[in-house]
Amino acid sequence: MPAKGPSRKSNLVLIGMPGAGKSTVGVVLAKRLGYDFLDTDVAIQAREGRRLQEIINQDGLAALRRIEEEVLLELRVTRTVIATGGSAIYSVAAMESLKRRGTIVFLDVPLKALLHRVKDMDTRGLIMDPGETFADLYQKRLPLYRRWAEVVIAGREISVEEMVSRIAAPLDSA
Ligand SMILES: Nc1ncnc2c1ncn2[C@@H]1O[C@H](COP(=O)(O)OP(=O)(O)OP(=O)(O)O)[C@@H](O)[C@H]1O
Ligand SMILES: O=C(O)C1=C[C@@H](O)[C@@H](O)[C@H](O)C1
Ligand SMILES: [Mg+2]
Repeated sequence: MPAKGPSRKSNLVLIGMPGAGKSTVGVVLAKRLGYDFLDTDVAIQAREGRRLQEIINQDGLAALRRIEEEVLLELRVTRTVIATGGSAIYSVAAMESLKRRGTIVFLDVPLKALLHRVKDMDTRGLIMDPGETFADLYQKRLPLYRRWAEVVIAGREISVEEMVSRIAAPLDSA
């Protein structure tokens, strides 16, 4: 976990499947740590002036992946909790840049819990191939999240507050 005070790795970068809690846990974590908060999905929508699903519907999956990679590569924040999109791990360049600038924290939530949480798959802006199920996405991505994770928070049935505490605890003693 990063040392206290601004440093090249003074950010916390949350990765994980859609529904893992990156946005929800991220904003609470930022407040708990006195950090700024950035949700890259929101940044993409603000930059493009349209929702993620509209980008996919109008320009396709590759367009959203390209835009997401550009947004992630442009980040120059410090002391910020960065909630990435579930598809961030598809860009090696973006993940290498994020890893230079922050500690990568994987919110490892089991598929069953994710399925209970994600009820808007058709409008959430998921980067899924035609015919791909959410379970297929989970199996495909799990090795990628694990590859980039520097910290893994197992999130079976723990609350937002407990996830925040488990991420923040090592920082308190740093
Ligand atoms: N620890 C938790 N326990 C129960 N529900 C949770 C928990 N964390 C998040 N949720 C709920 O799960 C849903 C998805 O959370 P959130 O939007 O933060 O996911 P995400 O990882 O940001 O997804 P995406 O990659 O699609 O942006 C929300 O309804 C949120 O309230
Ligand atoms: O996991 C995904 O493929 C995504 C989930 C969306 O919520 C966004 O985070 C993004 O558009 C892609
Ligand atoms: Mg999110």
